[in-house]
Amino acid sequence: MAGEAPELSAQERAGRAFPVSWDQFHRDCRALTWRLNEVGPFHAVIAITRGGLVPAAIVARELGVRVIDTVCIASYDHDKQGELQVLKGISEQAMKLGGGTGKGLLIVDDLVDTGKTGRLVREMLPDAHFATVYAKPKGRPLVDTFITEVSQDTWIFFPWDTALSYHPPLRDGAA
Ligand SMILES: O=P(O)(O)OC[C@H]1O[C@H](OP(=O)(O)OP(=O)(O)O)[C@H](O)[C@@H]1O
Ligand SMILES: O=c1[nH]c(=O)c2nc[nH]c2[nH]1
Ligand SMILES: [Mg+2]
Repeated sequence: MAGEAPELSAQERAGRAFPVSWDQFHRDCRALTWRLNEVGPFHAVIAITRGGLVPAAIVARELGVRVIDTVCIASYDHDKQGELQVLKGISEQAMKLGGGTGKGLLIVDDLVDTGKTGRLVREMLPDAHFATVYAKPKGRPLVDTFITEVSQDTWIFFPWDTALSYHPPLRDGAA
């Protein structure tokens, strides 16, 4: 309707930007693995797709875990969160490895923000260990192990979602 302010996306509401390079992400995943190594061993890694796939690959490689499963959840359409949809659940085989409750399983995601995604997966695997690379305050209580906390009003830009581009000089009004 005319005159109505357009709804702001989560990214626009965030205000602050936290861009992460591939190098930085790899280092942060390795740091996460150092911590997880003290908690394991784990029978399998469960990646929350799609964002959890990259950290899950790095963490599984470092921990020597070769059984990797996915739980496929869609919520953000680019940067607006809608209803959570489970597109694919955890496999029967992985469920069995976790004794039905997730014991000895490691859930990996790139971040927790509101915590909605993490909460849903925790309900599926209440005894699993939940690790993310980054955490915002609202989602933080859900995570067992993470590396870096950023403020709730920060939007994290991951390397697989971004590309190098020209940035105008500060004197020309660049932020
Ligand atoms: O704590 P929450 O507020 O639930 O947000 C965190 C989730 O949001 C992002 O996934 P997204 O739904 O954007 O899908 P993607 O992993 O396929 O990019 C991110 O990878 C987490 O899974
Ligand atoms: O790329 C992303 N950055 C974020 O900060 C975020 N929060 C939820 N979903 C997100 N995706
Ligand atoms: Mg995700």
